[in-house]
Amino acid sequence: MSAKQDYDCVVIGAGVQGSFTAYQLAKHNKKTLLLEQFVLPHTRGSSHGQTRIIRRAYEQDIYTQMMGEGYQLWAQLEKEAGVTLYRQTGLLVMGPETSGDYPLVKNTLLKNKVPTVILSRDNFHQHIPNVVLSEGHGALLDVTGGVLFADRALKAVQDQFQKLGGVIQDNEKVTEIKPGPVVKVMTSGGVYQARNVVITAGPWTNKLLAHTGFQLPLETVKINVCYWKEKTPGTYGVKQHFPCFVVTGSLESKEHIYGLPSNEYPDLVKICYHIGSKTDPDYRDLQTDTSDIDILKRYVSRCIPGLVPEPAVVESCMYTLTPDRHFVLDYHPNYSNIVIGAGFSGHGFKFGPVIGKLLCELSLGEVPSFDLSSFKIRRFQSHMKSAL
Ligand SMILES: Cc1cc2nc3c(=O)[nH]c(=O)nc-3n(C[C@H](O)[C@H](O)[C@H](O)COP(=O)(O)OP(=O)(O)OC[C@H]3O[C@@H](n4cnc5c(N)ncnc54)[C@H](O)[C@@H]3O)c2cc1C
Ligand SMILES: O=C(O)[C@@H]1CCCCN1
Repeated sequence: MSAKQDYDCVVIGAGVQGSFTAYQLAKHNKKTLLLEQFVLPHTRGSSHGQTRIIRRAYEQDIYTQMMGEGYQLWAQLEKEAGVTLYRQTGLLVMGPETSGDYPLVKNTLLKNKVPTVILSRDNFHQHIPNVVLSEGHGALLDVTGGVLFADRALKAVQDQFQKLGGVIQDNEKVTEIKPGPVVKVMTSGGVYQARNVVITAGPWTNKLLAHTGFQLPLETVKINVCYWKEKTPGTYGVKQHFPCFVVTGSLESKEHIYGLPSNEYPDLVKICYHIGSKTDPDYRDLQTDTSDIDILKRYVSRCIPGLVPEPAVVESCMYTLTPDRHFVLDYHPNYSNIVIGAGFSGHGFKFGPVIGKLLCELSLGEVPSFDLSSFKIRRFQSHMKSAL
């Protein structure tokens, strides 16, 4: 085992959140190490794949407001790295007009003055041909919604981090954490010491936290990422201005479906179900439940008639869910020099630059730029148990 190496901060996990956190720390002239268990780039966590949705359409103000800054920070990275990371397509939100999430999203968008177009049942077809709006559903467009080029974004932020002098060690799994005023981090390849540690380990968060005698109420689920073939190529393409879309659920209809225009694979539209089946991140391929695909097949044949209602490609990804689906952005309850960013619950990618900034602020002991009360660990008081 190599000799100990000292850093101001060690960030564990080079997904979108760890990569942006490391980048922010390096920007603040902190000597930073970013550790990743797999060889980069990899497809075994939650941040891989070519695309993610970016939007301001949320039920809660805090997310809509955070994304106000999010868009600026994405644009800044595009400029610094000289790459395109965002494509505006608009985000179509459809859902039961008077119940569930749809009216909440509509209210948040209007209250925060986000450019929004409310579509009536009469003009829906003019704007969105080849989609059937379900009975009783409302529809609106979050105009600045669109696509983030995820793999490209991860590479861009990691490259910028290294340009700032940051060190990435991939293929190096953290095997132990010894908390203290100086934290010791043991890996498959070495031993490191740092005054501050940030844990951004996605679905593996609790496996890492176990070394610190603490567990969060997180659940990891596998999502089948399905791509559906256009009957006529281009019908739902970015070039035809087909938007990203989400179908919000209600108590009666548990649809929770979302999609992105055909782009990454020729003539294939990505449409997924937002609810997955429980899995262990080290054995996710053994989770073979496909009941979500059956729900999607029924939805596609009913509402997106220009697609073949059988997926042509199925990939996989994981969500790390908290009980309330809000993030965890907080200090470790027992060690104030360990910061945790976890539980992004299937909607964290777009926030990457903001999360990186916030976790960096926490790690530096600064007042965070946003009110983080919704993201504190103490809200789980009744769920938490000690790992010791
Ligand atoms: C199918 C799907 C669709 C999604 N769609 C959207 C969307 O449209 N818009 C959106 O905003 N978000 C979306 N998300 C959510 C978003 O992608 C995630 O919230 C985000 O990627 C989480 O990033 P992370 O850095 O927390 O986790 P990860 O990407 O999993 O990163 C954690 C990293 O830590 C590493 N690690 C773990 N343990 C160790 C260890 N012991 N030693 C070293 N390294 C370790 C892992 O290997 C991994 O690379 C989607 C997610 C999925 C799965
Ligand atoms: O974060 C998002 O924007 C999407 C919405 C639909 C479910 C997956 N995540």
